[in-house]
Amino acid sequence: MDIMDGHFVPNLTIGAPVIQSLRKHTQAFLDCHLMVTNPLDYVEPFAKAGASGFTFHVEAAEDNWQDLINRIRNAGMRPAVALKPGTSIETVYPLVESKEPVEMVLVMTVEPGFGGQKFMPDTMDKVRDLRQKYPSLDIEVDGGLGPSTIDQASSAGANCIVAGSSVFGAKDPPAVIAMLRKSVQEAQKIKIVSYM
Ligand SMILES: O=C(CO)[C@@H](O)[C@H](O)COP(=O)(O)O
Ligand SMILES: [Fe+2]
Repeated sequence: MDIMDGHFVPNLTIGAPVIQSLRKHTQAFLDCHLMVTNPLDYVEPFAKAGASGFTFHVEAAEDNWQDLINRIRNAGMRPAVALKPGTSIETVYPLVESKEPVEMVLVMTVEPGFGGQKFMPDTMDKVRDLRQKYPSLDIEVDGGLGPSTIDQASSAGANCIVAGSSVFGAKDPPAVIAMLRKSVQEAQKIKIVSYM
């Protein structure tokens, strides 16, 4: 679920009311990516609406990230942090290493704000760095992912894949989803074998 406030990014999408409406129709994990300037203001409304995951941007959290993580968890959601392509990976280390850490890092593979952009391969250095440092961390990638780019992301160590255009624009969306999932599973098998 892409939440954009027209301020953190130059685009405006949906908010808590849409999450609340969707929740009535599904038990699925609603993974909310908040591209907003004041993520703290969204914690309560999103928890009440039925959001499952709350991913805030490290660029928007400044030094109140610990409070934000605690509030997200106390509200019953999974806390996660996202970073833009231009933000260095070191910025999120403290959030992963904290006693009350984020449970997932979202490495943006395009500039946040719009769907349908081109995957940025340079961002894979950040995924590799995270995977090497944190073998069991959930690492999500988002932007330009599809059959032609998935292997770069999965072999770098990403295990949560966000795909918009490649799935919704496909003739056979379930086949694309299966292909993306297979790439991640295959890459994980290779990693497990190489650790043995
Ligand atoms: O958060 C964002 C963009 O800000 C992404 O979730 C994109 O919306 C994904 O769309 P595709 O790149 O897969 O079309
Ligand atoms: Fe997103």
